[in-house]
Amino acid sequence: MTTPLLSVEDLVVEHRTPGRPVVRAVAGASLHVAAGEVVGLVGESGCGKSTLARAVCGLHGAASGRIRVGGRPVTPLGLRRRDPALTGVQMVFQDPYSSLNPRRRVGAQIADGLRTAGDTAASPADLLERVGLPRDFAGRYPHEFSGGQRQRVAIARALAARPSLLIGDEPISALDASAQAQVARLMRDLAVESGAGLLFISHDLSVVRLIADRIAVMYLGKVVETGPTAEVWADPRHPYTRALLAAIPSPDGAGVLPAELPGDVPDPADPPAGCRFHPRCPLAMDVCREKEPDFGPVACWLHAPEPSPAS
Ligand SMILES: Nc1ncnc2c1ncn2[C@@H]1O[C@H](COP(=O)(O)OP(=O)(O)OP(=O)(O)O)[C@@H](O)[C@H]1O
Repeated sequence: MTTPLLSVEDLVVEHRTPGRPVVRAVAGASLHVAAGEVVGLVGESGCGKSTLARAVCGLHGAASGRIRVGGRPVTPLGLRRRDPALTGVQMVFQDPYSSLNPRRRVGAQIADGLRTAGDTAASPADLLERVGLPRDFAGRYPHEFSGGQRQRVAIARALAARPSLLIGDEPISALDASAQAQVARLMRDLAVESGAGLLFISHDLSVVRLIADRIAVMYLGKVVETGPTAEVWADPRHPYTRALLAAIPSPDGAGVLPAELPGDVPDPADPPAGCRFHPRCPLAMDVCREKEPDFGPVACWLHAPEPSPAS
């Protein structure tokens, strides 16, 4: 296998607040993204997707584990220290209004990205054109755009820095339904066209299905199933993946399957023993209550790999 563009191995990331229990938001997660590949990271709210993304960007330090971008280790808060592994990582956030400076024309903000990449050939207007906006919008301020247009501007700014890895952290969840699929497709097309990898975080599985080559399903700090998108859709194996897919609303508003996921994601400061999903799992066995399934690509005792003859 060639070296992946992004490699996350056994990553642990904790939130520490004085006087409160440690929140282990990412609890031994592993994930890979190849150059030119789109990986959709899905899971319910509170599963640790944003915390993982922030650690990959160097915005949050890891308690243990490894993050490598282009083979180079990412160091905590490396962004500020101009970590060479991070200069090629750009993130697009949920709310473009808070990530863009309201007092500067968008052209000037895109020009910052071009300067970061040392790109003297392209202009902000070129970037706006690439994201489907008129060239003369460079002179406008963020409040003069609709939500979908503003997210296109944020994508243009991210692309200007010529990232090798683009991360979208719920980049479509604040947009109108009509803009969601368009913006998701745009991110996919631009990332693939430029040879960058895209880690696309969303709780909208139907959009992830449209754009992702592979999906990674996260539950309470761990990646519990990974696989090519079409295969996971055709044959979801982890009971959590099955429940997530079953909960996707059909066009008439009803769930595709009647199965509902009982209860909520447990508190990551006090996770259940054994398999983290067992209290909500309809198929839980004794082993699931006792031992954590620490293997892939499906971290479930129903799908444990065969022991090798030597072991
Ligand atoms: N700064 C923080 N301090 C304490 N706990 C935090 C902090 N940020 C996140 N958490 C907790 O860490 C866990 C994971 O949160 P995170 O935002 O990474 O999940 P998520 O899957 O991205 O969810 P969402 O889609 O709602 O953003 C949650 O239990 C959350 O409450």
